[in-house]
Amino acid sequence: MTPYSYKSPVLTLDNVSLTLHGETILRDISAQVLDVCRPGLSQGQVVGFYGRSGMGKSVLCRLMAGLLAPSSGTVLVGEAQQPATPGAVGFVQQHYPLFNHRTLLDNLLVAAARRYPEPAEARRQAAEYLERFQLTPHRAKYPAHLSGGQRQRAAIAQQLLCSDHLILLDEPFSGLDVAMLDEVRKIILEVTTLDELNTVVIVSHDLATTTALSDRLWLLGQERDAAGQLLPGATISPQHQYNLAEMGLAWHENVEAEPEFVRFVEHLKEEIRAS
Ligand SMILES: Nc1ncnc2c1ncn2[C@@H]1O[C@H](COP(=O)(O)OP(=O)(O)OP(=O)(O)O)[C@@H](O)[C@H]1O
Repeated sequence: MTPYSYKSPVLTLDNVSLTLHGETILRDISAQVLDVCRPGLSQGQVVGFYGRSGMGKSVLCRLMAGLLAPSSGTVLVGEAQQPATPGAVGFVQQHYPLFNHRTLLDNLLVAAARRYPEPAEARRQAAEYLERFQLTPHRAKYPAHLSGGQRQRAAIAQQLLCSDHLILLDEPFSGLDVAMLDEVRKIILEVTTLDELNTVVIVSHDLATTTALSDRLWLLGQERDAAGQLLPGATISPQHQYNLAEMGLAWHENVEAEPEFVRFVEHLKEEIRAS
């Protein structure tokens, strides 16, 4: 196992609750992502939030992206641990929205210009990301003429270009065929190796894939009171926070084939069924 240590926080959810139209959607959620340091390796990390359908994953993404304010509690992002505001975190939404009337290159240039005011530098960065994500041959195409995989790579590149190391992926695995799923997994892992400060946050209902890629995992679920009644809103119970790196289950080649991994995913499924 690669030795690692943790440094300062890059994402903090502190007692976050959200009520929408009188309905408690999220209740007292606390979770913290710390910058991970692996000596001699330039490698960031992947962290995962799993939740069943309707559990509040999209709402949680919007909170972390600063697009929604919590009813109580705080969401702090980045090395400076500032309250989340729109644009502070790279947010790759489901279905990968891009500007449809702009070419792929223009989409990336618009993103790059937000972070690199010097136009020549913005062009250099956009070109570098096109190359890195194998999109250079498609740079003059409009989004409607890209394949699903190309759109996803473009959306991730776009968010990486304009954000600072923290990138949030809402349901990155839904609706993908097997080949695409492999490609997306590769991209996620590649993003973490681009820079040791890069942290990819996956929010998904694909338990096995999210677990396989993650260093840390949190399960969103509902708790019951002493009388067995379901409490309103989803939360993260203390026993549903997993440090997969410590457990020896952080991503490595063929982790999914290992008996410990298979047993762990079965255990997670039982926990989810029971909640
Ligand atoms: N703007 C809103 N107003 C009121 N309720 C909302 C609003 N947005 C979401 N909800 C409710 O919040 C809950 C969580 O929704 P959310 O879309 O976050 O779930 P999810 O876990 O992403 O689900 P899925 O996996 O099915 O996409 C649902 O009960 C939903 O009806």
